[in-house]
Amino acid sequence: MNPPTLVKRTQNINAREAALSIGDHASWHTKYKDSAYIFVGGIPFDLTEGDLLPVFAQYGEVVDVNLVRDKGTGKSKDFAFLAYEDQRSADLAVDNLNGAQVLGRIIKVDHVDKYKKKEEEDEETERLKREARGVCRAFQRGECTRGASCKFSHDEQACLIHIHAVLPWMRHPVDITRCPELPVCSVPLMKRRLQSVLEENMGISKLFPVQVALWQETVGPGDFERDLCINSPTGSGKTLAYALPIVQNLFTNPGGRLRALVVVPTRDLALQVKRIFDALASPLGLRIGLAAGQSSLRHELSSLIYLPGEDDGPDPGFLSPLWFQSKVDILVATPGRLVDHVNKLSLKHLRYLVVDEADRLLREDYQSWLPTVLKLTQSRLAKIVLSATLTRDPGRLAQLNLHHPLFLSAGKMRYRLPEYLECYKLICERKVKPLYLVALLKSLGEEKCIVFTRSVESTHHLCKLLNCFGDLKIGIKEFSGLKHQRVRSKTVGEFRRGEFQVLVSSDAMTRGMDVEGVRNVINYDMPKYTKTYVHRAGRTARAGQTGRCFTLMSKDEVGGFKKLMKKAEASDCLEYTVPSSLIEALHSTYQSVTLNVS
Ligand SMILES: Nc1ncnc2c1ncn2[C@@H]1O[C@H](COP(=O)(O)OP(=O)(O)OP(=O)(O)O)[C@@H](O)[C@H]1O
Repeated sequence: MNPPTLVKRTQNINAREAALSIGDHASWHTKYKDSAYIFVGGIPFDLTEGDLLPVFAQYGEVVDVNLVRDKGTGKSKDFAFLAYEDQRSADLAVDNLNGAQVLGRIIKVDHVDKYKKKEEEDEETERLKREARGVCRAFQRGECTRGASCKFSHDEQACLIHIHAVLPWMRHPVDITRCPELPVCSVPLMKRRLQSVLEENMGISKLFPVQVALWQETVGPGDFERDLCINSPTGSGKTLAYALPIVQNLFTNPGGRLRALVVVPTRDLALQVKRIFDALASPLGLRIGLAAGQSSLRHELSSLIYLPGEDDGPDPGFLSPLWFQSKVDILVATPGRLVDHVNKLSLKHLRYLVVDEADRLLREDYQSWLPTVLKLTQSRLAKIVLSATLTRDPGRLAQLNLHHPLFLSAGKMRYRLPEYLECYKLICERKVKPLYLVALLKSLGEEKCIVFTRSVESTHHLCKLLNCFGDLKIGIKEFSGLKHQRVRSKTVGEFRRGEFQVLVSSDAMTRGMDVEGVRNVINYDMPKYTKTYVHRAGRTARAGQTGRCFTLMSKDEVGGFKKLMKKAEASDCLEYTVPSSLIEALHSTYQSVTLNVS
């Protein structure tokens, strides 16, 4: 069936459902209630990922765009897969955009039942592997003695590609671990008022190594002369590390000009970062804005700039120079909402750009925000780029147009786990994995814990299953993209306040999440990549605290897990055993629970 016919058919179904007043529960959309992905076909060939965002963002926060391109030429193949943060946005997009005309072409928009997303590390490591394939590693190091008989390539050009995969300025980083912690009262050049906010309002008495290192390169002798890329473990205090120098430089001159922009990948993280700026900068007279889709576009915009006709705006009787001027000094934004507002915000005074969780934000699907911001700024932007697993892909870093960059890293390894994290593996047969999880949760008692699964569907299923176990007398809730943003924020709030103990979660939502008192992380599904392990495990053992990360696996997964841990320099992963009597005692409950859930 050709695309216009398919479009017509879906439109007919919608029209018939509307005529029969069929409610949400019985609509054809319910078949796709577990997927927030949509397919878009017939896209004009000139459009890029960035052009698609504003079209589809009308119906919700777009969290993933995969515009399929020809591998050889890089040209668009005219179709894409998009994911929304909230599944209901997918229904709205299908209903409203299917059959719409975009630059003269009729686009087809439909649900996708099961979309297999490529994981972040996947693309980068696979590209490097492809480049290195067939190249003699010993020859690269100048150590191959096999000469012409060597079965691997000694092609100088191919070898160079691999060697230069790491940019020259990244090869010799400033070692953050060598910076000692510093009492707030002895931080050089820190203004007294900032010191007292830190000590009295926030209860912070000393700066962590990454904070000291960044201070030196910004306020200290470095004086923001170079753009900074930081690779520092989860929970090491990166947020305050970039917030401090920005606030120090801005607070003596507050009001009316947007001068710092912080971009983070998710709404929950944006809220968390804003809270830190609120605590640090608001008492000093700076105003902090949020563009993360918490309210309607207009409402959000009116909190960021003066709009004509506003109650608290300038006198409407004359054309005020204040209209469209910024109400905030610092803006924390997600890429989607930033693109929505960017043409109305004046970026000409922007001096600082922070890209937090950079490896995630530099992926193709997010990139359109970056060239837009860089194009609209006028003077040199001081950039701070951070992650616990910072990308070393020259192609991605090139997008940032870095000025004389300096790399700060905690040690030599790309992946590093928190200092006081204990890692355990729990080996069991696949079919009894839920039993082992229940037994483990029982043994952890009332301690706050996050359980990670591989997908939103398994998160939902597992949460349901655990809640049916009467013996587990602990509160368990689900946190995933399937839930509406309001529900998710409420769930995180309750978890923070300790109103329930176990949060079952999928990966996408937890980047950077900082919840006090999380003592345990459980990988119910073993992560496929070290990077995923690092970010999951990093929800515990934060800010110098202790924590434990348990990974459940079957015997045949042990080898893969060992390799994964080796990349994070974590060889001492102990085996955790659960008494077999405990498992046996749970068997009969498990059988009735599985029947209930299915
Ligand atoms: N100097 C400090 N003294 C005490 N606590 C601190 C200090 N700096 C940061 N913290 C606390 O450490 C925790 C982790 O900080 P933050 O969220 O910035 O880590 P991060 O490095 O960004 O982690 P991730 O990579 O997971 O995002 C937070 O709860 C924060 O309040």
